[in-house]
Amino acid sequence: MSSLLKQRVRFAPYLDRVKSATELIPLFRSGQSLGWSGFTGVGAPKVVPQALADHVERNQLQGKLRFDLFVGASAGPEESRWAELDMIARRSPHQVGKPIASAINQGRIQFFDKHLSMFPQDLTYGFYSRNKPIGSPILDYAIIEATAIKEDGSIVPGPSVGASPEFVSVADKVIVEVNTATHSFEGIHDIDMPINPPHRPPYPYLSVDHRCGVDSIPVDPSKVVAIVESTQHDKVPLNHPADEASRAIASHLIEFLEHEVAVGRLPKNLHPLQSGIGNIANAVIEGLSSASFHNLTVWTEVLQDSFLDLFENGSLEYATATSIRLTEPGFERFFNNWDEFSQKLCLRSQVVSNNPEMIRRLGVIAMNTPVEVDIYAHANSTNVSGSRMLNGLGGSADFLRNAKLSIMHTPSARPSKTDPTGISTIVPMVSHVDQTEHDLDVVVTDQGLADLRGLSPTERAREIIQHCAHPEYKPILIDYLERSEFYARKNKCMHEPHMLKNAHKFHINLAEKGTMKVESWD
Ligand SMILES: CC(=O)SCCNC(=O)CCNC(=O)[C@H](O)C(C)(C)COP(=O)(O)OP(=O)(O)OC[C@H]1O[C@@H](n2cnc3c(N)ncnc32)[C@H](O)[C@@H]1OP(=O)(O)O
Repeated sequence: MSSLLKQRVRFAPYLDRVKSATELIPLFRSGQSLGWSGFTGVGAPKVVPQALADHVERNQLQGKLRFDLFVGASAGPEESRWAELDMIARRSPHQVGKPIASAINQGRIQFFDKHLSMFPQDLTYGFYSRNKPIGSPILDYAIIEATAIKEDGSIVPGPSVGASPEFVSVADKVIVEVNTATHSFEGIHDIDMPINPPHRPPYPYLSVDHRCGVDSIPVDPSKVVAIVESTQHDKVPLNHPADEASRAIASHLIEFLEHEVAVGRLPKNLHPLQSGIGNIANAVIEGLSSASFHNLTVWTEVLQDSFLDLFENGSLEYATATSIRLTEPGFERFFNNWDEFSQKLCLRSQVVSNNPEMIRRLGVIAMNTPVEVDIYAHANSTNVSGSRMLNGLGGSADFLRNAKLSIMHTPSARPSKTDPTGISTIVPMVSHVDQTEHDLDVVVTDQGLADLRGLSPTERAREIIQHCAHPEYKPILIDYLERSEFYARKNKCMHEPHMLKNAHKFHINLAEKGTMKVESWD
């Protein structure tokens, strides 16, 4: 036991339960349900999942030791390794990484893609364990990474809170990995423990910096069966530098926000911002750091490296999220400025960070990247060509349905080996729907910005094609719209005109000919 572990674990009875990860292997049996801490690749357990993966590999148990695995959002590389070793039978509510997406697309993992605000409460309702024998626990084990244990045995998480409060509350047994390689995050969390309806009180938060929860996760100490020391850092891949398209998207968006301030629909410091993950989201936040906005606030689910620039140049007053997903250099910057940053940051439970009522109450400005958007503003965030799962819905719909301004940003075309222009992200009809026409206010691409507020479907279609479509796809989309209107006028169904037989022709053409450039509709 390291002296650092002794310092971090301030509840003495736990020190008798310190174990190595390999000692815990006999606890695990195929078919068990596990909840891991973690959100967007940070704060997940590492050494116990690795020990189990080594055990499977060493004893050739691939496909024989399989679990129902729940994580607030995505975990780190351990989750990918479990997918490769066929250790995951079911998974919810989100995932990131090629091995897990590929196992889902091969049909080896049953993935249930769920709004991040709803998943933890649905778990506590017993929705995910309804096929287990009556009396079974909802989770057999919660494996939670901590950066400290308080005197009462409660768990101080690390860079994410996610669904850990719910996992701990419904797990039969809890294993805590205390990470001594990272700083203790004590003091940065504001956690709400689950209270189920009909007795749930409203979350009381009236501003991004309002704190009313507890600063650690309470746990019945008798449920804690092992404390394991971890000395491994989170490994978040470096972001790609902003390219020309993402810089163009950022600049259209900033111009729009400046206009909203000028006409008085937004205050000078805007409203609390939410920003999704990925390179475009990062570029947009980078763009904001060089714009003229001051005293910005952030109410989001995940903070990426680019937010550190906003903190450093003084334009960000306060940020709250459920996860701070930084790269290794990002965490170094963060810890070097801990005294300053920790005063301006708070990590909450994901049921609160993604809570629809909170998002609407605070008038959040939500910005996320879709796979594709259609001419009427339905968006697909998850399934390429209708069925190939990428990452899952995440919190995109939690935010986009409830925000004051719901914005989707995407390049107008994505690279493809079979068409030099790329794949159009503006299509006649999305091949899968995650966000509906009723949710989105603004679509922005490198070509321009479509302001859809108050527009009817046919007005929206013109606005989107005109401002957002790639020039090579614009005439094809206009042709689709005009032909659809022609048929719809004849059939008196002009509200949202489509030619159903051609609505997915962009996708069919891509599959058959390698290009979305449709040459003929008949
Ligand atoms: C935790 C959270 O929830 S954060 C809050 C927001 N969350 C979300 O919005 C969740 C869903 N969204 C996402 O995961 C991302 O925004 C994405 C994947 C949709 C887009 O992110 P980007 O960084 O722009 O993705 P990127 O350009 O790398 O594309 C990812 C892959 O999808 C493929 N792809 C994306 N769009 C299309 C398309 N229209 N047609 C075909 N392929 C496509 C890309 O080619 C790429 O494939 P590859 O991995 O084989 O190279």
